[in-house]
Amino acid sequence: MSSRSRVTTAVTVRAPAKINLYLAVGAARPDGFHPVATVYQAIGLYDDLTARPGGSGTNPVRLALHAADHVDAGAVPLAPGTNLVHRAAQLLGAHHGRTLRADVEIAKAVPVAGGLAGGSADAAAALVALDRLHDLRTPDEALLAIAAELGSDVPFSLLGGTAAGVGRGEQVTPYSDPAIADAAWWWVVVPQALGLSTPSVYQHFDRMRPDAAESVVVPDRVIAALASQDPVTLAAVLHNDLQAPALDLRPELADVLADGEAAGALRGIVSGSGPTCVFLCGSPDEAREVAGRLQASYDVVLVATGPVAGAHRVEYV
Ligand SMILES: C[C@@](CO)(OP(=O)(O)O)[C@H](O)COP(=O)(O)OP(=O)(O)OC[C@H]1O[C@@H](n2ccc(N)nc2=O)[C@H](O)[C@@H]1O
Ligand SMILES: Nc1ncnc2c1ncn2[C@@H]1O[C@H](COP(=O)(O)OP(=O)(O)O)[C@@H](O)[C@H]1O
Repeated sequence: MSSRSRVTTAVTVRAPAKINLYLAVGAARPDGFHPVATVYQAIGLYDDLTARPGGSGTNPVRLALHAADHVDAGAVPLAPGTNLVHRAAQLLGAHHGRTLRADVEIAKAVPVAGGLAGGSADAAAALVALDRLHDLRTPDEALLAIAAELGSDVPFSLLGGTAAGVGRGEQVTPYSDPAIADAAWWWVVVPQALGLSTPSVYQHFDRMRPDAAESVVVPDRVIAALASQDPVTLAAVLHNDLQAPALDLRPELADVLADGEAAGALRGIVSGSGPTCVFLCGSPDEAREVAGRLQASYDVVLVATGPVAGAHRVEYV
């Protein structure tokens, strides 16, 4: 009997965008980060990252980008060492005491600097893809620790689903209640052509909220609303402390939120540090109707369900 060994030639990993259904922000810590208490949800809008054997001596991880029409490709740094994917490869390699080489292609559908954690999705996807390409078998706890070093949102990008985030957002706990884990919500997503910088929105929060609390929590009523599986109940508790500073920096976002609600959404909210606006709808049909109405005024209107899985390998047969 002949034995056939399979050589790994390409690993594709899909990683989702996130939204924050609830985001409470406290006063800046001595390290400059803000304590947060958030409910993350991964939604069905993805970047796909494919890693192949490659890389060069001076650029161990060579990047190529294929951007969807609605993505500002010029805003994604690709030069050696500049992308979160480079940093993910460095940290994962350092954990294993070696340099990881690869040619990496990012197929990007998550808008850049949109408050949707697209860079974090790519970093999480890179950790999973490079681990598999090089057969490193890194334990989940080590991957989560490396993810936390890469950015506050990166551990959640690995995890996906619906999860609580505390600390600076890097301490994530999935909601184990099946009523929360198995719920399906429908979102209309309206990205903006020009992104917003996360640090500048947090700095503006500091100016607007000198009274911010030292510690913050996710209230029980938010968790109860998630478990209710009722979109009207969830709509009433959606909240984002970064929305006021984002609207102050981008006043036109108030019109976007009003337009979405006038188009029939239950509630609109800015995602994370913005400027993307997301709208909770009552059903898949209602989401499609709201999106159809908004398409008359906005260039890019997407429909996505949540929760979906975190960074995971896509198998082709
Ligand atoms: C606002 C949120 C909400 O989920 O998401 P985005 O809107 O960026 O997607 C996150 O807190 C963003 O997380 P992420 O984008 O990973 O931030 P990091 O790379 O860790 O930090 C970038 C910068 O944001 C600020 N920052 C971030 C997280 C935090 N808890 N407090 C902060 O003050 C700091 O100025 C930091 O230098
Ligand atoms: N793979 C990547 N994709 C997108 N942006 C990246 C990536 N790597 C580094 N960046 C930088 O991170 C910034 C924030 O990107 P992103 O994660 O899309 O936004 P947000 O923090 O609002 O969710 C970008 O403006 C860009 O300069």
